[in-house]
Amino acid sequence: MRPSVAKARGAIEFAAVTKRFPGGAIAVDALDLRIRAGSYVCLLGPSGCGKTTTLRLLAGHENPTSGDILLDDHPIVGLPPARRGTAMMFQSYALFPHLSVLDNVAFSLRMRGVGKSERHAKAAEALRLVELDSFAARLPAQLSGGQQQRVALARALVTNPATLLLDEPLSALDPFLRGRVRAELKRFQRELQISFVHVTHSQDEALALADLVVLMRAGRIEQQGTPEELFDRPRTAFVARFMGGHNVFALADGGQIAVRSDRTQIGAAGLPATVVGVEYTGTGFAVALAGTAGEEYSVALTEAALHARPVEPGQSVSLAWDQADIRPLADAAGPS
Ligand SMILES: Nc1ncnc2c1ncn2[C@@H]1O[C@H](COP(=O)(O)OP(=O)(O)OP(=O)(O)O)[C@@H](O)[C@H]1O
Repeated sequence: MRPSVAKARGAIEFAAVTKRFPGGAIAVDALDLRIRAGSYVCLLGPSGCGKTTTLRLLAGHENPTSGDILLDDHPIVGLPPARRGTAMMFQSYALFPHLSVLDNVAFSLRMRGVGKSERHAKAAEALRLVELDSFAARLPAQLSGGQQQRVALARALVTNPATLLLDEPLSALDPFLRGRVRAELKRFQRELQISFVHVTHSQDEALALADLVVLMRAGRIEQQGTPEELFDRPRTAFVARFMGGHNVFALADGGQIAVRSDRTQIGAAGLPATVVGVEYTGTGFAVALAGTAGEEYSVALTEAALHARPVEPGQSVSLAWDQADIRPLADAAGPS
């Protein structure tokens, strides 16, 4: 454990990595990806797009069919999981119920043949890092959900990995706890200066946590970039729809554009649409609309805007946007 190291660790490179499963399924298709040391990466995408396989290739739980994977410039393909410099954070319910918190955290060191006093000292240090040192003697069942999650994190960090791998680590938590653990993960990643590779299907989670968002589709990278780039400058209809908060409009020339829902205006002239619903979102209203061919659109309005120009279901309106808010899209035939 080196919480105060000056140099960031965990630079990752996937070079033309393909994973083909027996039976022919290509889970990861010629993946090229560079991750800077000390960055928080979220692998995002719909079910079956290859996120978990990418993580398992990094962990050493799968081997690529072809291609290379480097961690801090060292090739790691073929190395056993324990010798790669990676660690996987499992869900808190994977803690051993009959072992104390300290022994749970020390477990992977025991598996590596580390002596008792050394592994207890390292486990105690990992527990200090997650601020649970005073809970070392408790059993997991005697902790709150958030504390159990921190034990799971300490258990992964005890081997001093250069890269922490997380597969949907927040999915079992209630929304309140999810927000808190999310903030803690980000804080630990910053303090440790190692890379975190976090698989999620939640756009919100990726936007909140990542330095680099990698949106996958059918084993390939559809778009990668900062959260702002992915959300505000989608390159394809798939990205605009998956990231949400956008309308995709078909143009007369066959092209497509995206316009953010909060920049789409309900005006006097423009694209004809019918209001199908108005929902209160707490910070404003979401107006759901249908185009003339049944296309689904949404406009986010502030409370003041809705009260100034009320709309109601069944009403015919026109949708418009400013030139500056147009994002041209590359794939005219994106999925709906
Ligand atoms: N052991 C396996 N054998 C055969 N096919 C597999 C295996 N593991 C994954 N696949 C296939 O590879 C593709 C990618 O799977 P993967 O689990 O990586 O997707 P994912 O993006 O993590 O999906 P999810 O969000 O549902 O977990 C899928 O089509 C899946 O069916």
